[in-house]
Amino acid sequence: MSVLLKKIKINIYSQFKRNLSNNQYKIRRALLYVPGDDPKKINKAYKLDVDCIALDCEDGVAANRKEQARNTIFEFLNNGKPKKSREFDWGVRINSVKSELCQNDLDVILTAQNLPDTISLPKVNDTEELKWFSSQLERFTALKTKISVILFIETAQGIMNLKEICTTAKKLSENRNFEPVALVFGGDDYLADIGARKTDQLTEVLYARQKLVMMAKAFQLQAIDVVYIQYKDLDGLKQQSIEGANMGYTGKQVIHPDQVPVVQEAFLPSEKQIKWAKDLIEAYHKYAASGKGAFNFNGIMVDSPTLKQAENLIKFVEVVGKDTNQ
Ligand SMILES: CC(=O)SCCNC(=O)CCNC(=O)[C@H](O)C(C)(C)COP(=O)(O)OP(=O)(O)OC[C@H]1O[C@@H](n2cnc3c(N)ncnc32)[C@H](O)[C@@H]1OP(=O)(O)O
Ligand SMILES: O=CC(=O)O
Ligand SMILES: [Mg+2]
Repeated sequence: MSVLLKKIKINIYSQFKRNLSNNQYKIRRALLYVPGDDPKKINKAYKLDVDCIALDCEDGVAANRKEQARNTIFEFLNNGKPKKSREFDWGVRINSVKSELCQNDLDVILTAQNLPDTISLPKVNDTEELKWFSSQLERFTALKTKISVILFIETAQGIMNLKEICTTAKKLSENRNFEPVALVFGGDDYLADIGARKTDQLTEVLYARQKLVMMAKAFQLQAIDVVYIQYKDLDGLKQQSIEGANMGYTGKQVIHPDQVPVVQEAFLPSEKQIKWAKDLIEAYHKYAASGKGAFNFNGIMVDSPTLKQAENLIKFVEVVGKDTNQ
């Protein structure tokens, strides 16, 4: 970690802690899918320096291997969360409510000796699905503390009903044993659902991609961006990751180990951006003390919204620094 980054950490740590909604906050820059029926890939994922792993029962697993995936994940859960040099999110992606596989998945996953940190619930269409899912969770007495849930929005219905879904998730979580922590934009399923044709610029999903990030922020949830399936093209991945970060996303779905460092790096602000933010915050407070709300900062007008943008950037650096020792 650079000297500059260390200084920032010390300066803003206490202020930042107060701003966190809870101490369970985890970074999820890269969310790596690992097919649940493939022990070799699971063991490989356990050795990677990755923020977030989703052992997959859903689309990464063939229809005739669902049971195999559940049972393999069950065994890995029973063996306990692997020790890594830093904290990471140990999750499972179950099948959607509509698939009719969801209940079987929960029956196996939530009766393991060790529960995952997070359940990913794909293809959430409406609040009825969420109510059904949360009532299912009530059956598992082993759920003594709230389990984190990542909601996947990847259909036209899901995008249309997004505000109600988030409102209901927050409301249900007041009395039920789960906590919504993030929204994922399932761009590939969404494309298929609306019958769009994929372009490199993703203009065909722009509205949904922006709506999801806006709604996530309105409900204090993390926003996790589309998957980049051309997994051998790391330059394209970097470009799309930076684009997502610029839109306000805090992470991205990944499918291959080579994608992990590229994505995790792309979601970190650069040293230049960190210095800009730090200098701006210092200048803002200096000018504010002398009675100026708006001022010239290296040729641009700065006032309160720019200050908030700089603070956002520093807060993000702080969380990453705390969780990854970077
Ligand atoms: C739209 C969605 O829902 S996306 C989520 C669903 N899809 C998925 O989960 C796909 C996950 N990814 C994969 O299955 C694979 O990466 C594929 C099929 C894309 C490519 O697989 P491979 O041809 O085996 O990749 P490759 O040979 O480059 O793999 C290199 C190494 O990484 C391992 N690996 C590949 N993908 C993963 C992964 N997702 N997690 C952990 N390890 C992996 C391979 O086992 C191999 O290990 P080894 O070197 O010890 O033998
Ligand atoms: O699940 C992810 C997607 O893009 O679909
Ligand atoms: Mg999907």
